[in-house]
Amino acid sequence: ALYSHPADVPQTSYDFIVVGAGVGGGVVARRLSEDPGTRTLLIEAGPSNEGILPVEVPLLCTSLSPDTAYDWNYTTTPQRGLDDRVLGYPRGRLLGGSSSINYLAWTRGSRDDYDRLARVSGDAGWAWDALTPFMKSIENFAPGAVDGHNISGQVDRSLHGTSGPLTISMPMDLPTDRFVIGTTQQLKEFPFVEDMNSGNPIGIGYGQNTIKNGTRDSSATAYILPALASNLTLDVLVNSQVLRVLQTGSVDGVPIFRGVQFAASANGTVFTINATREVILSAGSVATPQLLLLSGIGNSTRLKQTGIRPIVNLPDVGQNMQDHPLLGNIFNVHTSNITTDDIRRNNTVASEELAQWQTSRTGLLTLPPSAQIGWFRVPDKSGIFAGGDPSAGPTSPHFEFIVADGFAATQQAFPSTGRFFTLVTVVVSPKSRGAVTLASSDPFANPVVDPNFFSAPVDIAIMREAVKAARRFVSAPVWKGYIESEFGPFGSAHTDAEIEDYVRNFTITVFHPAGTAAMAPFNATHGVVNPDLTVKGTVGLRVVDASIFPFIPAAHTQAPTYIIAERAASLIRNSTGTAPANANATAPCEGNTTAAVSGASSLADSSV
Ligand SMILES: Cc1cc2nc3c(=O)[nH]c(=O)nc-3n(C[C@H](O)[C@H](O)[C@H](O)COP(=O)(O)OP(=O)(O)OC[C@H]3O[C@@H](n4cnc5c(N)ncnc54)[C@H](O)[C@@H]3O)c2cc1C
Repeated sequence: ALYSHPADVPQTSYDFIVVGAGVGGGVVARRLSEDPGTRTLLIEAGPSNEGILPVEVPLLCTSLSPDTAYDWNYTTTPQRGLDDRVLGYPRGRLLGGSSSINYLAWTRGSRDDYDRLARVSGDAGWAWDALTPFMKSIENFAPGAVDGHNISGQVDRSLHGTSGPLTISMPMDLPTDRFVIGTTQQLKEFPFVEDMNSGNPIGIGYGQNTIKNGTRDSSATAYILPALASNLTLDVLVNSQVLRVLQTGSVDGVPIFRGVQFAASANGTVFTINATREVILSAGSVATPQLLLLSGIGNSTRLKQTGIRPIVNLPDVGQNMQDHPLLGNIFNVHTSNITTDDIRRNNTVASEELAQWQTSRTGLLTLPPSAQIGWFRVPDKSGIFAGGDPSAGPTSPHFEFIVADGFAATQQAFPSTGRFFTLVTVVVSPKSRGAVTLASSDPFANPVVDPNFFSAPVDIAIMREAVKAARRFVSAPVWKGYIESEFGPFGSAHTDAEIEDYVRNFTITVFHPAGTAAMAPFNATHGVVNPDLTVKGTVGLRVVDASIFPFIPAAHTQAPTYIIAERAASLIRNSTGTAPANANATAPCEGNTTAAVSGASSLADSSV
């Protein structure tokens, strides 16, 4: 059942306690609950996702953060690489986690991203081919687009699953589609990619999105709520923040962490509950390292300085933070078509669109923020990779284009007149590394979040090349008569120095923190989790969320997190003997030993 106060939880212990009902936690809790006889408790700090209109309406996603009731409302430290600006740093705080507030793009990443994960972790089970069954087990690929247009040639449906919990669909046609696709026919530099989820995303093509019948699909709507409706082994507790995990004993001197402390608020009663098998941390890339540190797992010296008794010395907890920097390059356009600008500006248009969405789940509000996405590499001959190429390999892009039919830049005021087109550029294989650290031992105090954008010079060089590529993209003849001019500061940035200045002044985050509890081989002294996602130096504790990636995938991070979570669930079910012989299980399972891969290397030497 779904409970909304800690005192209502009906049992004093569960087999599994999962902390955080986002992507990682939603998937794992659902899959574990498919085993009859296994009791799982999923604890979420935020409220239920149900009945919140902007959570349901795809295009309203941009109103869900920053600074709302469904956001943790973190901010970053002043970012030196961004001229000391402080950024809002949204993370979902409700059932479904960030998948309930995100921008819905479904991108798996490249073959090389996963093959590198297998290489650096020493576990061949993380390679692209080995993960393909898990990728498909997630997806219920919709047979048609939201507006019913013919999607043949826009996606390769044979690459996708059609009976998983999460619906993936193609968006409605837009007038700008013909310019984007026309460019791929006119400029060789920007090839068309039929399906960016094939393992080789290089090129530009139609976006795929977590939208079901014109409505957001998330780990809450696809995994958690259906599990609650259909089986008796899952309990979900919302409005309850986990404060720390607790040591409950030790085996051969190794501490066991099977206790969980939680409360409804900073002044509320503190409750404790134990797992008989495992505690699984899925609080996301900011809160998971925060919880590990609060629990005495981290850099012992720094923990003592913060007033926390160290239990496991794991210096990499919270380190190795990676994110994708994003920049909205805006163009003034000449069009009589309604764009998303009209919905933002004109209440009549907005009301009409909302009425259409409410009656038929159609219209512009079914759109994700982006219709097409492009993934590109900076040529080797550019000379920017003298210090090493940070990408995972030739199928991994260095930068991304996000095509937005309207004004898509939060760092500039939205003009009261005019229509716009935005070609967002994103560095997707960054070399910069930041950190999440504790500000205090108070679990209700936000941690210190420092993505450290552009601390590696190659990242700003990639963004500079991406901005130049954006200009070349709209120079294709097909755009003539549509693009009128470059808008605002973008239009004045021409020399390399001017572009760099513009980049530092206007770049923000694309909301993809990863890597703060990074996976490393079983015998490695670096890293935070083992290849089976157990926390090093502990018993009974795992991490399943975006923090486990040693390298951020060159992709929007929800699909990669769903993918690792599906395999994690399989590893957990096997390691505890609860799977796989039951009729309810719809996910693939594998043996309980992780497969070794030769030549496993450290984080430092595996980037090239
Ligand atoms: C605004 C925004 C837009 C995005 N757009 C996209 C996109 O278009 N496509 C894409 O692929 N990705 C996108 N992402 C990223 C994607 O949503 C995340 O990568 C993904 O959700 C990560 O999953 P996770 O399990 O690591 O964490 P989350 O999904 O963030 O889940 C963590 C959960 O843990 C809960 N929690 C945290 N601390 C505690 C605690 N102490 N006690 C109890 N519960 C706790 C949180 O409330 C949350 O529910 C976006 C993210 C944001 C914020």
